Amino acid sequence: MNNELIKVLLLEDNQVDLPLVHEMLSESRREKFVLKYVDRLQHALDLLIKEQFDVMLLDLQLPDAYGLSALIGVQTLAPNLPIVVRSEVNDEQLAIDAVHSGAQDYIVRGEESSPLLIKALRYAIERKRSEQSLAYLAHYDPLTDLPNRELFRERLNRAQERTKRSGYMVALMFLDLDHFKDINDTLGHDAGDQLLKFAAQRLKHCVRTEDTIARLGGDEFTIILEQIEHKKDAANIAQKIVDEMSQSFLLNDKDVFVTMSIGIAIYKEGDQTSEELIKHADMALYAAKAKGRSNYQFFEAKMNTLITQRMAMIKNLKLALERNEFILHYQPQVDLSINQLVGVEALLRWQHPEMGLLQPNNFIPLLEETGLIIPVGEWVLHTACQQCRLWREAGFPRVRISVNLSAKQFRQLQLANTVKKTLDETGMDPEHLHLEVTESLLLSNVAETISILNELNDLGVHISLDDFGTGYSSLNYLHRYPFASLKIDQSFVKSITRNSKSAAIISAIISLAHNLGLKVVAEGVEYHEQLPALLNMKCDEAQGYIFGVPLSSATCETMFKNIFNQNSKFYVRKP
Ligand SMILES: Nc1nc2c(ncn2[C@@H]2O[C@@H]3COP(=O)(O)O[C@H]4[C@@H](O)[C@H](n5cnc6c(=O)[nH]c(N)nc65)O[C@@H]4COP(=O)(O)O[C@H]3[C@H]2O)c(=O)[nH]1
Repeated sequence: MNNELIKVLLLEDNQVDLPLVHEMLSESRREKFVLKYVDRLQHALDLLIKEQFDVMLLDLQLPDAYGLSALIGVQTLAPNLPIVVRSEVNDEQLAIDAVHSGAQDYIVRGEESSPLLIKALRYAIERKRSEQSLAYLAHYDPLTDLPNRELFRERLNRAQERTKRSGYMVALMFLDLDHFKDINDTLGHDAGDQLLKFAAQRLKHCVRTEDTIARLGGDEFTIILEQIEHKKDAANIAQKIVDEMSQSFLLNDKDVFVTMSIGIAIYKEGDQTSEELIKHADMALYAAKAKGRSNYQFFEAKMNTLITQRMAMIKNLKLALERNEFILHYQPQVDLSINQLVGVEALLRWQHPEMGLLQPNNFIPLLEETGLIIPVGEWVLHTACQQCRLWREAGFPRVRISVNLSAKQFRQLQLANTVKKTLDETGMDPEHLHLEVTESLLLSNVAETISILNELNDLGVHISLDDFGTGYSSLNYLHRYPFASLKIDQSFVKSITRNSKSAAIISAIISLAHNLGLKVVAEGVEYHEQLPALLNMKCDEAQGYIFGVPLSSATCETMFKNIFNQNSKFYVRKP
């Protein structure tokens, strides 16, 4: 602040200019008003309302009632304005009054204090600003400038109070960006922050200025809608938000699509405490997520059961590893040119004690959320490697194994060490291990990603880019990463015979990948007609129900025996 111009409102009780004070303030923009004349004081106060001053200097030659009435006037109109009082006389009472009235500093003798006065002015401003920023931080979220949890709670209590007088209802919304974590993981935290700011702006466009939008942390927002007459009013606003959020956001020069889920709880005078209201809105949000996201749900009493089930699911997941409830299924992968089995992909299943065999989409998101994906992922890697080695030892020479690594697993500390340790412990040849990573990894921390991939590559394992086509990456950058193959996502493969555009895209991906020295695997091949098209395009390998669904290790072994013992080619179901 040293060289910054400060705008001082100078109020004096003397018509004679004090050269000292003016000299001191010559660097500053200032307004001067002589306090002796009441109409001028009024003018000064009017100006205070219109203009923003940094500080007021009350320069009193003789402290008297005028001085104090000026102080009180200024305090009333601009309670946040720092005030410095300077007087020619050493008047204890004035000092006390001034301090009680909120003046920040009191300079007793003007003549002695040119630098001191400037210092006092600056100090007063500094102190006020830091007080204000502390007050700001206590109540606002600095990233989005929205009220924080503290202020949200205050406003919610006040809104509930007001319903007593108004008879209206309050709608409390809990909002959360769907898959926000993925944006952070893939585009980086700066893009994540940017997204939160954009989202806050969009929310502001959807509600009235008197409604409160708050950010509780992460991607959790709340909205307090007051003066709600019908539930429908809240529903309309929620729909507007869902629509508004589903428009693309420009992040890192890319159009990124995110959606928002909303839970709503309605408060009618005295029917719930604020804790209950918050809990209900949160449960409704959970229900909206469970309904497939990008929608809103009102709280209903039965939601309690849903939440309880989720908690139970997490509790059970935590125990599942030690209870040996996870199992791997294996899906064949086939070399298309020779129509022979070349490997299997290990796919995780959970044998739930009550719910039976669960597919990964039912529990992998929970594993990710709770961080359990790290130990479970290690178990998958260990089990898959051990199984592959056993199969090879049993005389099934063409078996290699693919294992999925999620973004969280990929970024865990010492991933390469963990893989190395597993290879050593299981006696698995790294050549026979394929690690599948998704292309979303390529969007953030490029240097770190390349370094982790290189460490894995140096171990001798084969790295495959999974679900290609669903993310945002471009083939142009693939040469920077040590991939050995890429898997074209099943959504493209599905429409290969029905949609000429998909066929053209797949064909282009295959030839570009070949130019980069990468093998291509087509995922989700279900129909006979897809095979000639893929062969024509020189796709190297394929995986899908046409060759076999994921099978238990025992069934897989029977299949291997049939194929390898008869030295037959891989069996493809006839149409
Ligand atoms: N409609 C159709 N689907 C087919 C066909 N062929 C294979 N699929 C399914 O497609 C998924 C392929 O695995 P993914 O893309 O790696 O997608 C996997 C993978 O992202 C994740 N996942 C599975 N196991 C693991 C694991 O051990 N670790 C991690 N991190 N993720 C896993 O869960 C996803 C889903 O796994 P699954 O439910 O087993 O679903 C498997 C498989 O059953 C087909 O012809 N048609």
